[in-house]
Amino acid sequence: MTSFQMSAKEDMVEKFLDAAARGDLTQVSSLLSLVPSLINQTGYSGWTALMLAARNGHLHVAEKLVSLGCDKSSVNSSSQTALDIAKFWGHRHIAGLLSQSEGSCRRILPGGDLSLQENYFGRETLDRLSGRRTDEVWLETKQKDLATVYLLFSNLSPMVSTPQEDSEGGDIKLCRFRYEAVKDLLQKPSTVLIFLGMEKMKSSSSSSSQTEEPPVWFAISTDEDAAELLRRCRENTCLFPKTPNRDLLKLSEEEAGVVAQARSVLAWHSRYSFCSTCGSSTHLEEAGYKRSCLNPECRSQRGVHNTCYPRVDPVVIMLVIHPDGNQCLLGRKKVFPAGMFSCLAGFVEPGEAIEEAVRREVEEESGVKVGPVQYVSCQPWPMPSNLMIGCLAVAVTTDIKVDEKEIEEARWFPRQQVIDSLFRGASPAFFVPPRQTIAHQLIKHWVGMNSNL
Ligand SMILES: NC(=O)C1=CN([C@@H]2O[C@H](COP(=O)(O)OP(=O)(O)OC[C@H]3O[C@@H](n4cnc5c(N)ncnc54)[C@H](O)[C@@H]3O)[C@@H](O)[C@H]2O)C=CC1
Ligand SMILES: [Mg+2]
Ligand SMILES: [Mg+2]
Ligand SMILES: [Mg+2]
Ligand SMILES: [Zn+2]
Repeated sequence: MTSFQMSAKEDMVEKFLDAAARGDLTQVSSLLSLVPSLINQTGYSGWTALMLAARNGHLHVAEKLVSLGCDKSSVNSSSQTALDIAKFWGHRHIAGLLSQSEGSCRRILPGGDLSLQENYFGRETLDRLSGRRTDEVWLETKQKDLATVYLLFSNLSPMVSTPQEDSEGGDIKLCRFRYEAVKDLLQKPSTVLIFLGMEKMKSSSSSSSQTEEPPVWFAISTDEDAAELLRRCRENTCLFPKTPNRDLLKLSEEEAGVVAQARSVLAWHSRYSFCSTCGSSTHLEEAGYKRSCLNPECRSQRGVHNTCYPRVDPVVIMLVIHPDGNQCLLGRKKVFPAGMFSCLAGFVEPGEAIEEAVRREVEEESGVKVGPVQYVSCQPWPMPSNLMIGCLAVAVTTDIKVDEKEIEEARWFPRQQVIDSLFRGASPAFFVPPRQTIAHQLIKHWVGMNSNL
């Protein structure tokens, strides 16, 4: 593009975003019919037309953009989606439009906020097809299918390609292999192979192309030397991330969902090599979703035993709201980076309800007593296999006494300080975990819930 063409394009984007911000539906529509690609363009601080319409309450513009298929999930430089912005500024009609709730569902579950909050690691890109896990003939055919995608894991980290040094952005991508490139690994007895599922059909694809089944995905975990494995990749920008709980947050939402599934199942295989009932060796079944004991006398062979299936550990994570409604309780562990505060969290114990786990963990960790508890959303957290159950809770006492074994400091933070910190206002007093964590999303949920409503 010449510099003249570039500046003409920039002018057009600016005009389009300005029209959306002013609520000028006629201009928004005519510019879009001229240049459809304007729809997801961003301007200052990563704001899209939809975000600007949501900021200023222009429902008709927002409706037009949504009807033309704009990206509702993109985030600005403060990690806000258009829905966050609509909620924050109190434009309920736009928040309703963007929260995707079906009218008929509203009638069945009246009063509930049905906006589906999707958290990082939670996107289901693949259809798990659990019914196929016992169909060995089908699985074997799929393993050899030329379109099948294989992900390679070493030490519970997936092989990823990192961005070229001269490119912008810090995203990493999964390295995808075909059958030919991994078939030697499939022969090795130590290899663990997990069937992940089939790519979901795109609703937009034409009916003629739907005769062919979409590709299926497998994950391979191998004990082959990591450096050897990297040689299989043509690009020289590939690696196995060393600090998964930081590095895996750089994947796209789609790939993060697949990694959450694969990593948790592989972590279970790597930690549960022997039967926990009798100590005998076990073998892998059901395309990686079951481990059965090899001892025919073992009790786990009779009936269904949960020890044979991958585990999920429920964890409650809660934003505790002060009885005055205008402060929230955040704490920090010694291992957190300096200045970071987050929601309190803790493992649910056997025989414990979610609400009780929230009350117990908050009291143990901060000394604060909690009354009402409300579920908000959840997040699979594959380190190794937590299910984070996100709640809001209202405190009934306010004195803080931390459990020094776990928490270094806990404090009540006023709403304005939290807003400054979330949206990177001038010199924030503290900072919160990144947007990929449910802790961040819970804090944002509270701030957005009643700020300007
Ligand atoms: N995605 C997110 O936003 C966040 C995720 N987390 C995750 O939640 C988890 C739990 O939070 P904590 O405050 O550490 O829990 P916690 O307050 O229950 O304390 C952890 C201790 O609980 C015990 N424990 C009980 N059941 C356990 C189990 N199934 N696995 C491991 N330890 C168990 C261990 O002694 C452990 O040291 C952590 O693994 C952390 O990675 C925590 C905060 C934010
Ligand atoms: Mg805790
Ligand atoms: Mg605890
Ligand atoms: Mg605990
Ligand atoms: Zn056994």
